[in-house]
Amino acid sequence: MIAKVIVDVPTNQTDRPFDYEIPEKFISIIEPGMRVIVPFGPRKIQGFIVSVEEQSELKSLKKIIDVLDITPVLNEELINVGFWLTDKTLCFAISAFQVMLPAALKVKVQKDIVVNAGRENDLPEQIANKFSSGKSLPWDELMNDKEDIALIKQLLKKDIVTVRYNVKDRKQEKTVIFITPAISLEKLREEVKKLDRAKKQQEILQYFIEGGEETTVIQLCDRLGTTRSTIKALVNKQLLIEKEVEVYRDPFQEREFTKSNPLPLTTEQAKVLEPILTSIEDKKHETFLLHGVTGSGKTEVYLQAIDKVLRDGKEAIVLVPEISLTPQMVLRFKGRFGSKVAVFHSGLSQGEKYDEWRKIHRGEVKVVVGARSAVFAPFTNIGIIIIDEEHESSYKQEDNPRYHARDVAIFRGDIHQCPVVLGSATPSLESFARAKKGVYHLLSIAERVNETAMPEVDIVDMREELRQGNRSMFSEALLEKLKDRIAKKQQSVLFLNRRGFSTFVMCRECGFVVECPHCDLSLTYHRKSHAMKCHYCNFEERVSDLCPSCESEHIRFFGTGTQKVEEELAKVLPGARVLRMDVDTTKRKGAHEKILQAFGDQNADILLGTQMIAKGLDFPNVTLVGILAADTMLHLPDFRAAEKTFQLLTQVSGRAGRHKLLGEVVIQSYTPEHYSIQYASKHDYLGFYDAEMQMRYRLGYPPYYFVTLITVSHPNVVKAANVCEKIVSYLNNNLSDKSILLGPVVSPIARIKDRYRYQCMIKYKVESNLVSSLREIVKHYNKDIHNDRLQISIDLNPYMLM
Ligand SMILES: Nc1ncnc2c1ncn2[C@@H]1O[C@H](COP(=O)(O)OP(=O)(O)OP(=O)(O)O)[C@@H](O)[C@H]1O
Ligand SMILES: [Zn+2]
Ligand SMILES: [Zn+2]
Repeated sequence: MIAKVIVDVPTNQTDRPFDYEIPEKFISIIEPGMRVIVPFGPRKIQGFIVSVEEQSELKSLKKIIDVLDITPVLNEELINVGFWLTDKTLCFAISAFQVMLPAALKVKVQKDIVVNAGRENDLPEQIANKFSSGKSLPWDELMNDKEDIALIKQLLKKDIVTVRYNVKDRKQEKTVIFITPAISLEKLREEVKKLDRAKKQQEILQYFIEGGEETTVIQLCDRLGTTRSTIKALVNKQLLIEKEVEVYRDPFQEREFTKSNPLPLTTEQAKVLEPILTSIEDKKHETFLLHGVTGSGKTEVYLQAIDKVLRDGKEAIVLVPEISLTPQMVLRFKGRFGSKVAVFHSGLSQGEKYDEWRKIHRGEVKVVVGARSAVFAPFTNIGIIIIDEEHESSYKQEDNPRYHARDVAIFRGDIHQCPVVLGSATPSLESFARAKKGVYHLLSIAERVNETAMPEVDIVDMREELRQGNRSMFSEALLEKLKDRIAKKQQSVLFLNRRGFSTFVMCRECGFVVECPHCDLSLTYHRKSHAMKCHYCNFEERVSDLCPSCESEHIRFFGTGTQKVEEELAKVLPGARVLRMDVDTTKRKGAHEKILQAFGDQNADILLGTQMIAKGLDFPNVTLVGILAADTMLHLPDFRAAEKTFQLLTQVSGRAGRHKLLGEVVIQSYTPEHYSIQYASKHDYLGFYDAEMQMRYRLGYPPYYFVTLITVSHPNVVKAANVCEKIVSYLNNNLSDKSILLGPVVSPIARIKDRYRYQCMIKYKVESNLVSSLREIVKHYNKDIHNDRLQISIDLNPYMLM
């Protein structure tokens, strides 16, 4: 018997299954989807079995060294998903398999160098002492010293030392020690009598004799006021035993969830739920686009669809953007489905993630709520996949494999013949276009629950404010309304868009902007440390007092951070209670939740924050939303800039007046006439859609064209430019005339971490040669990628165009 194995060597040449012989002792246990350790060249590495077969075409095969799993970590379906991913995103199979699993399942291989038996005396003096302990030298330690490396190389050649590979599985089940009687209660009673001088020990035995249940050491100490050593003494006498029991790290364990019951649906909710239920009933795959305005009760529709799925004995996957994976959201699902729910988000530790994954793997939960990667949940009988806020760009992974969760969801939905529901108040242009063409089934909710009106929106022209002499970051109108809400004991949300806009340092005399010396990006000012930082490479520099260019003293930071807004608020609204929510205030575990809890408990008048507060928040007492700078994202070199602006403004506005009280929104802008801002202020998705579609048509962008972005980077600017140019000419010769090639051009961010970046873009409608041509390119440059620090990244559906 042989196994075909995808090995953990992410290179072009190794990106195919390798044949290995299955040793006799493993034949009965080995299955596809298990992780194994195999020899590869001189090394031992991890691999995934993708199939088991009778024989190989090759003659002499190496043997599988070890099997890491008792049950496969990837089921057959996920193995297929993995191969499909490699096709769709041009990634290595190994990367596709690894992305589907929790990080804890990635094996770590540690290397060390050992002295061969009998050769101890042949070690040169300068290195001999390093081998003192156990005659081995950890590889990592060696890597610190170039001279040592050269020396070791010689010793390897002379057979004096060998490199040893130790495989270490990172996964770790958490265990707890339970204490329980080692002998029958009958015998315990006899033993107690013999212990007459050890009162404490007697007490413990008495506890078990009286029917006390098995318990942890800590609990036992607590309960009986005893100590570990007393318990240990009884264990040593073989009267009690320690039992290791596996437990889950459950971040929500201690929490009580108030059970929620299905709400009677509004007419519109019922209308959209029905076709979804039919699809579940008929076991037929269909993709729905649920377009429902903010506050229209989409979540309740999801919950009731899932309810049906669970009653059918099936499983549900719910994806929400990381940023809105708030406790509020989790509560809604845990509240309805209790312990049947597993939760996946980036705040969990590696161990916690592994535990949540195991609950799914073992079939102990039926629903998973999570960010992007939850789309790979190892369920076997999926009844529905839901993607909330489907327009969010965080569903696209910006790293290999560059997959979009929406594509994976639809692929899996087809395999399981179940519905996929894409929900949003502001669907992506691509999805809405597909729905209009009938590829997706469009479902719409036009009214909010309770028919509360959409909030009224006031656009303030900040240029005009400046002309009137108002130099503050708050317009007259916004300030008045904030005061009004405080007086009425209602709450406000202030939103500061930080994406594509930061607090850079500029000289007011000559316009010099301080940039990172490695990345050609403006540095971001950090108030606390009075330093400037690069957000790409972490370069840090103190703010200088004089302009490095003209020596003027008028160099200072521009732009606004939430901290600055907070300080300003304290000046103009003394006494207002402000909660700030941004990356800085939410670093610590649970901080996010605490802030929202405090706001929900009315302990603050104003919630000030970044992107984090744009989505999913549902607070009845919020009647005012202020957007401080609406257009900061409009000027990015990105064809989705207008779409992103519209989505964000609509989502943030949607936080106001969601329940009984009417809401109001103030949008401050320097380009108030822009159509994305105008349509957002009117809550007019369809109007925006039409306008933006015309724009995309004119410029030849998605959804009219598909786009592929190739970025070439190298420390040498000439090399980067050359390679990019050659790629373009190769593509010119190999793609059809109908495809449009843009570039080579310098990337909008011309340099990152001392690597120069060039890019080209392919726009096409149908291009059968595309994937094979791209593979050819990677193959051609394979050597340079390995030996010459060349990087070529290919994104078949780019969301980041910088
Ligand atoms: N049928 C119903 N009856 C009464 N209240 C409802 C009903 N459906 C939903 N709600 C409530 O309406 C509020 C808004 O619903 P929900 O948050 O699901 O809206 P949404 O469509 O997801 O909005 P957004 O896109 O802004 O997140 C919630 O407080 C929810 O509990
Ligand atoms: Zn940098
Ligand atoms: Zn200057």
